[in-house]
Amino acid sequence: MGDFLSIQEVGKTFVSNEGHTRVLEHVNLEMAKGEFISIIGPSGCGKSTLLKIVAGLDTDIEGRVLLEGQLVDRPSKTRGFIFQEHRLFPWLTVEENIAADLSLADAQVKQKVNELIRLVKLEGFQRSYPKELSGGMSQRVAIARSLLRNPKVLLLDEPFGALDAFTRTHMQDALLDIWRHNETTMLFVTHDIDEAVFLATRIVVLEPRPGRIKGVLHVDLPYPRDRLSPSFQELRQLVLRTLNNDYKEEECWSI
Ligand SMILES: Nc1ncnc2c1ncn2[C@@H]1O[C@H](COP(=O)(O)OP(=O)(O)OP(=O)(O)O)[C@@H](O)[C@H]1O
Repeated sequence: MGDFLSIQEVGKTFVSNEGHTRVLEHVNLEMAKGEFISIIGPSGCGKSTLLKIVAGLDTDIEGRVLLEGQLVDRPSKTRGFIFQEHRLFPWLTVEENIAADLSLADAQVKQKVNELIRLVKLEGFQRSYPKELSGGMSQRVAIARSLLRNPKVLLLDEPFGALDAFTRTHMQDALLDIWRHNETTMLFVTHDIDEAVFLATRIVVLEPRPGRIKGVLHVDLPYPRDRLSPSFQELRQLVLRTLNNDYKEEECWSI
């Protein structure tokens, strides 16, 4: 795989009054530009910790992360981060939230904001406030805000976890549209096996205590994917068996 994003021998131990918690160990992953990788694993296996390390939000680690050969040692706009909750400013409108620290008086910013509003299908809601939006709409504003900064990679930490099942599938379609249109590299944390198989080109399965990569599955299904197709169900089963330790080595591409 390409060396666009390179996670090399990453390890993490949290130290507190209660002692040491070994959260990640020997995590290695190479990601190609334009890939869509889902990270899946049981609660507490270190998915969010790994994403924060890639974001540069946690640099007290073993190993290193490189983005296009540059060491990740601080947060940067080149790495957009989408949280489970949208974190919009309640006192700003949709377009002001997307622009955030950039001025809408700048014609270029305004034009780009308008394009993104079309991309995330929020035409007509430019002047609405977050309290007037649904959860899915708010997450689309958060995604547009990240995309305005032209990130090289978008890091998504269970972004649809708080949404109802219907909105969630709708948002998965919307995210794939954005991915195809913008060709942004996506690293997407989820608990949901269906979501991972529906979205990703590769699925990284993490095992807990400490978090290590148990297997990497290539998802060779064409888009748009049919959740009811036998090949989709087969992959779903393989992810489930990998999570449950009930798989044959040759079924996974372990790294
Ligand atoms: N700042 C911190 N200080 C101490 N321990 C932490 C800290 N952040 C996370 N941990 C611990 O690290 C482990 C991994 O947490 P993390 O949030 O990365 O897991 P996760 O796989 O994303 O879990 P979930 O799926 O439930 O969100 C947990 O045991 C958690 O308690």
